[in-house]
Amino acid sequence: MKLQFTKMQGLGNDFMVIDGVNQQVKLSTDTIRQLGDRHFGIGFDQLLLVENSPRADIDFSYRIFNNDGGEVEQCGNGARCFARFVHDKKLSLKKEIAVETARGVIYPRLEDNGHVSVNMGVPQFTPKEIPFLADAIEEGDRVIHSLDVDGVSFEISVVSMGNPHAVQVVADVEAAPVASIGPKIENHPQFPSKVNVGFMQIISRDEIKLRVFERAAGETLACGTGACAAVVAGIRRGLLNPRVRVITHGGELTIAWEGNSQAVWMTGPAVTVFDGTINLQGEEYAA
Ligand SMILES: N[C@@H](CCC[C@H](N)C(=O)O)C(=O)O
Repeated sequence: MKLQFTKMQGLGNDFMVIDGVNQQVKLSTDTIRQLGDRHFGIGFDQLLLVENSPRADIDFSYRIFNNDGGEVEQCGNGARCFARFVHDKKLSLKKEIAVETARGVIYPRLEDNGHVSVNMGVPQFTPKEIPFLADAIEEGDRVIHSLDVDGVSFEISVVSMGNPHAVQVVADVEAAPVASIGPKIENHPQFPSKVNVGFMQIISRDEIKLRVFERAAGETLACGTGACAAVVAGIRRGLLNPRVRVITHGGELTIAWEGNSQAVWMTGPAVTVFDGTINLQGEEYAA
């Protein structure tokens, strides 16, 4: 059976986007892993599934799978591509939509310059929300936690943007131990659901450089929720202004946060690469 999909990217963070409104889609973990393989499949960091929402006040449901097949709660660069996809495929004529994820509702909006802005919701900091197993003396929504990795102490901030993030400030992002320490923090026992790991270099109060070792996907060219988490962490540490330019290996994003219970806003590009059709066997099908 044939499954139609669209390959998209936001700052080089790339996605296989599937219309689950007009196709009946059922994909196993193994199939997603095979499709995500860059040599034997289509290749992507995340697979995004667009579905109808059962709620009358919500336009769509948004499901996200890392390229290891695991379903996750949130994806920021994907949210911009999601909005571009539903507009270009005429699934919605609205410029602003309400989209339900596994951890709350986000509101993407198409801008006149082709960029997409997304209200990403209110960040959470309590260890239970992340989830993060903080030491007894570190209870509460502290701004900085000490994390022991192989006997070395790392000063991290923990932020939930729906999905979990640990953010470390580094002097030089290009020299940061992304490949070596990233997976150790990702799999650290104090993060029972694992974690996305951001390495942030402060350029000025209005600009940062960021690399993210994504949970399950490894280092990507950019991570939207990672950018939100890093800016929020930097603002809480008193290092950044409320509106920040985030420079990644894949391009630039603008992140804005006014603090406390305000939502985080993310603005950046969302690009269609190509449309495709793939034949699937067995119980994985599109009808
Ligand atoms: N690339 C994403 C985040 C995707 C999910 C993440 N790897 C996780 O496991 O939480 C983004 O742009 O936010």
